[in-house]
Amino acid sequence: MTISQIAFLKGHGTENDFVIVPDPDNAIDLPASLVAGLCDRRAGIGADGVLHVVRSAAHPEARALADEAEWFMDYRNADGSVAEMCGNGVRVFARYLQHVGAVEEGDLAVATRGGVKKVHLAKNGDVTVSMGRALLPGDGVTVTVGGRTWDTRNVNMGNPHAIAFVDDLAHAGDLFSEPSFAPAAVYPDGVNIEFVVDRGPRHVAMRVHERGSGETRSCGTGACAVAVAAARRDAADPAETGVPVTYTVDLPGGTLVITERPDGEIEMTGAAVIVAEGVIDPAWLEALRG
Ligand SMILES: N[C@@H](CCC[C@H](N)C(=O)O)C(=O)O
Repeated sequence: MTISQIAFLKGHGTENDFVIVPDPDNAIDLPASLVAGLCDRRAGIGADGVLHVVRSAAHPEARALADEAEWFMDYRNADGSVAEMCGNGVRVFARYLQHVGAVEEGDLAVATRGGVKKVHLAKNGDVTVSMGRALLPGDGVTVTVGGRTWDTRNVNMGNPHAIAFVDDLAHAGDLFSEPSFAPAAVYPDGVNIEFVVDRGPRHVAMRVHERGSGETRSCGTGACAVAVAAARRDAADPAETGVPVTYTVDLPGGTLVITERPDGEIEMTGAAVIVAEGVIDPAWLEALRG
């Protein structure tokens, strides 16, 4: 494909925003430098990440899933790094497929590096994704910001999260840079760090510093990890009681509702919006490719 043909869309899920690059045949080379250029908020289009939309059958990482899910979400962080999963991304990905008429309201499956995710596009505009189970792989790290240090809970939603329950979200500071954590060896590939306060019964608020993207206004996998961490802290485990547990999670960019079912499946619901579409200027793209 010639570079002059590269189209994009812009979308967000609770203000976790993405440049969407439709590429059904996996014909576009997307090196990290190009992803970072697209996500640059001053010199590029600006986003927390890129959703590269590829047919599963056309992508080496998803070919084996092609019978289960026609489309593969090749997700990249704003710095160009590859991540296993993006919860808001998969909801926006589904909204994009609906926007272009590839799917209709109702249920669909999307292949991701974290496996096939079932998504439901509701009539009211909400998008629900079944995120799979959370893993709680042992002790977390300590996280330090501005002279305060917290123990964290380690929750894996396909990607890693370190969750600190704090007294005040302002204690997370400006989050311009990654909070320090120790021991670093717990997360050799980096970690997403969430700061959480209580808002009421089964209702929390959070801020997040995302691996590869910095502070974002929402993180879907982060909200799921936080809901599970809060439930265990609150001695609520649906596997033991047989009763689903739902947490409302407020983020700077909106609210996500997270339900953990007795079989461990976690469902996340929230808005997902397409806001613009266009064509990337070929000269700018060529300069970026070097
Ligand atoms: N914003 C995403 C998470 C994106 C991946 C993350 N930064 C990582 O590197 O693990 C979400 O909504 O889940």
